[in-house]
Parts: sequence; C-alpha cells; structure tokens
Amino acid sequence: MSDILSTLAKTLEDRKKAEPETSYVSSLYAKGLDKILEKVGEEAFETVLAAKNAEVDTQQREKVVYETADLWFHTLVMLAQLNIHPDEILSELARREGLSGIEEKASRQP
Ligand SMILES: N=c1c2ncn([C@@H]3O[C@H](COP(=O)(O)OP(=O)(O)OP(=O)(O)O)[C@@H](O)[C@H]3O)c2ncn1[C@@H]1O[C@H](COP(=O)(O)O)[C@@H](O)[C@H]1O
Repeated sequence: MSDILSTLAKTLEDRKKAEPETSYVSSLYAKGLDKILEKVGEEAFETVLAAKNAEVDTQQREKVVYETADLWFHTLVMLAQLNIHPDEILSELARREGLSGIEEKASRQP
C-alpha cells in the first residue's frame, strides 16, 4: 500500500478517539454512517461533474484530481467507520489482477 494511504488509514483510526470539535474526521464519525454516505455520494457526483467538464475543457483537469481526492478520502472514512481496512480493497484488486472483466462476467451464474 502506498505510504500516504497507509498513513491516512492510521490517522483515520486514531481519530476514533479524538474530539469532534477538533477534528473533521471525528465530527463525521459522530454524525454517523448516513452523514458519511451522504458525503461520499456528494463527492462522487462532484467528481463525475468535473470529469464531464474536463472532457470539453482540458483546464478542468486539476478539478478532477481535487474532486477525486475528496471522493477517495470520504470513501476511506466510510471504510474506517465500518472497520474495513483499505488493505482489504487493495487485496481484492490484487485478486482480480489479470482476470478479464469480460471473462469474469461470462463465468457468472445466470
Ligand atoms: N484528506 C483529508 C481531507 N480531504 C478533504 N477534507 C475535508 O473534507 C471536507 C469536505 O469539503 P466540503 O466542502 O464538502 O465540506 P463541508 O461543506 O464543510 O461539509 P458539510 O458541512 O456540507 O458536510 C472539507 O472540510 C475538507 O477540508 C479532508 N479532511 C481531512 N483529510 C485528512 O484527514 C486527516 C485528519 O483530519 P482531521 O480529522 O480534520 O484532523 C488530515 O490530516 C488529512 O490527512
């Protein structure tokens, strides 16, 4: 796992013990899963919008990076709230490596 992802995962875990007044992450935990999911949905929408704009205006590229970072960050908060470590997602991606999406779909039970 990249260093930054690993460090962030640890920070998100530590924030479970912090006060909501002093930490944005703790304030999200305190508001609960529904609020975190609302943020994930909001950031996903903003990412899609930025990507669509970047298709016609290459100067919007930075906005895609910024919004995707917001989306990944809030997704990591969601995982932390559910006690799922990002390593589990990376392991799943590693498991799928080399497995063609077309073949995998064709092998699914009807
Ligand atoms: N990577 C991030 C990160 N990315 C985005 N954000 C915050 O996410 C929020 C999302 O922006 P919005 O404009 O949608 O938020 P908002 O309008 O305040 O939200 P609502 O009130 O509408 O829900 C902003 O407050 C950003 O500052 C982040 N906050 C924290 N981190 C990381 O998390 C660590 C712990 O943060 P704290 O818990 O705040 O110490 C930090 O050291 C960083 O490494």
